[in-house]
Amino acid sequence: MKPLVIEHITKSYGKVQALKDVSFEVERGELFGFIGPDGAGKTSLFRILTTLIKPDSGTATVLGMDVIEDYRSIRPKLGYMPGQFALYQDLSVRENMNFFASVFGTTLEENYDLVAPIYSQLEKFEDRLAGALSGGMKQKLALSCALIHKPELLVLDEPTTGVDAVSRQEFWEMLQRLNAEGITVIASTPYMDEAEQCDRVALIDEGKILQIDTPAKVVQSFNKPILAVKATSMYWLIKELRSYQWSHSVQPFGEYVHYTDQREVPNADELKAYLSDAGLSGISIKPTSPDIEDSFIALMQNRNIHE
Ligand SMILES: Nc1ncnc2c1ncn2[C@@H]1O[C@H](COP(=O)(O)OP(=O)(O)OP(=O)(O)O)[C@@H](O)[C@H]1O
Repeated sequence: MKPLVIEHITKSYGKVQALKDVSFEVERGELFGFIGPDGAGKTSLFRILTTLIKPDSGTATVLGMDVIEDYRSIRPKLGYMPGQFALYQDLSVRENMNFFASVFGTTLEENYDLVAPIYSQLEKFEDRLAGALSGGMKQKLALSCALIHKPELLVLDEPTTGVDAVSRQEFWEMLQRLNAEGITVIASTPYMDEAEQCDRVALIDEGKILQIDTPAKVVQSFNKPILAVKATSMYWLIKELRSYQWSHSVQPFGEYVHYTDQREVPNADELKAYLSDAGLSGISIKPTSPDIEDSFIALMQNRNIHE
């Protein structure tokens, strides 16, 4: 039995179509990532599969049970960490843990082994109010609370949003450890660089799944050569690259701009001469390999062209 089977789910709020015919499956023991920008539909989807809202159409089966018919049986088997408001800010760390444990008829002591690697880092702050914890600590407490009843499936909605880069990495390491212990994990994130932490990822935008694959295969699907271009003025560089006769895509990436050409092979010397003639200085052009963000942007652009 697959822990998650989603078939043709749609969901609208008035005129806003949050999910458009979404289908996918998650395998037992997978660490599955849902990646997409704000408003892509991640939270709506996660609320459906955690039985908090109903889809307009389509079916969702969680741990072999239907999200509408069997919601009462599903809930005790899920660990859900919502994007926001996961904790009671005016309760202490310990009180939050005790509260979530009691909701599921268990105690911290009973399942201490499972949460220990995470919760042990919080124990010295046990009496501190949750509202007074740092962003990373709050997320660790929320994860401990979501785990306290030994769920079979862990559903985490943007667990690393608002968390610094070091804590984000540490958080994913925790998820990988839990995953290695046999818990199936599905987590959403707006950060593309987190894709490589997952076994498979679904890229979602404007309520539609654009691709589902391993992070490596998503990157491989980008098959155009990329030039990383730099110049003193980023603004003029982007403007000139967009006006270049062979320009296919122009995307800022940190201090560089990723450029692809309409031709099969771009001509770096010709491009350099063009930018120089346009008055740009400090020009550097080098070939670079695509990453998942290149693939995602290309998929989004492709969809916009076809819609
Ligand atoms: N209760 C609601 N009423 C009206 N529109 C809503 C509601 N909830 C979500 N939406 C809209 O549905 C779309 C999808 O939102 P959703 O929260 O599912 O996406 P998301 O990927 O989780 O983004 P975010 O990270 O910003 O929450 C957005 O356009 C959002 O404005």
